[in-house]
Amino acid sequence: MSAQSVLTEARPLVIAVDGPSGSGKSSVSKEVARRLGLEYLDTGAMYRAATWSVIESGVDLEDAVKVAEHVRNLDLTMATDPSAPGVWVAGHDVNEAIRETRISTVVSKVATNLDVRAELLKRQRELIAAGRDGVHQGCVAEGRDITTVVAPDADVRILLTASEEARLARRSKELHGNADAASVEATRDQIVRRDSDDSTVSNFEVAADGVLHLDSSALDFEQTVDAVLAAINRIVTGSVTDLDEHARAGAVS
Ligand SMILES: Nc1ncnc2c1ncn2[C@@H]1O[C@H](COP(=O)(O)OP(=O)(O)O)[C@@H](O)[C@H]1O
Ligand SMILES: Nc1ccn([C@H]2C[C@H](O)[C@@H](COP(=O)(O)OP(=O)(O)O)O2)c(=O)n1
Repeated sequence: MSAQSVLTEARPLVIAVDGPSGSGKSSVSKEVARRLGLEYLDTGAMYRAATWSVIESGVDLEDAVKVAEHVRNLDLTMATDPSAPGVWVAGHDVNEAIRETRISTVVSKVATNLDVRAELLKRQRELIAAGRDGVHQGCVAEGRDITTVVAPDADVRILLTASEEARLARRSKELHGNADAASVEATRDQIVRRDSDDSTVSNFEVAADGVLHLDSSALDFEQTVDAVLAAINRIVTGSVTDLDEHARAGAVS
């Protein structure tokens, strides 16, 4: 049975993926959406874009009321094509700027502002429901609170985790080109401290009731994509596929 066969539902399919930093949720969700012909929503990019805009406009990051007011008025555009995802603030392409370390270091200040979360929650639900160009097969949305808050009634809900060691090594390779001791140390703030701050407002460490837990520590990227596709197939169609072998290898619980 092909991955495409899950698209037999009359209504759009919603896949929710949460996980800590470096677990692979962005890259894996994007590839899963691409293979299934679904939209892809990177909700972390929305918090990053909000942070970029707050800084750019000179609003004090410590002033929670002003930050929330700024975000309520934010002119934010998200492109949800998984082959060409993008983020714009007031027409300005911020896709690269929002990944800079200066944003990663402070994004949790904005993401832990509950009024900001209420505003972005509303926009995320609208984006998940919107489709693209009048066509809507469904959406893979990923972040920290998609399975629990944004889309608790999604067709498939997955918590994608990996050991701290694996996540540090992955992010270190991505940012510094290798995972030697110095590079891993330089990455620690972006993984460990940020997850600790973010976990004060979202639960992305333990799978909530009905959420499938997939540990990718021992899987490479392709195996993780296959395990997610297998889980989607199994849950949506109730069928067993070849891809389930990866899940049976011990990654899924
Ligand atoms: N299963 C995996 N094995 C090895 N590397 C992976 C795996 N999944 C993702 N990666 C890589 O790890 C890095 C972090 O992945 P990313 O998708 O950005 O994580 P997250 O969105 O959870 O922070 C990226 O360079 C990605 O290509
Ligand atoms: N649904 C979400 C998505 C992201 N966030 C927060 C948590 C993170 O610190 C920032 C950026 O998220 P992003 O997924 O880009 O972070 P990674 O660097 O991929 O781990 O936003 C959130 O609080 N809720």
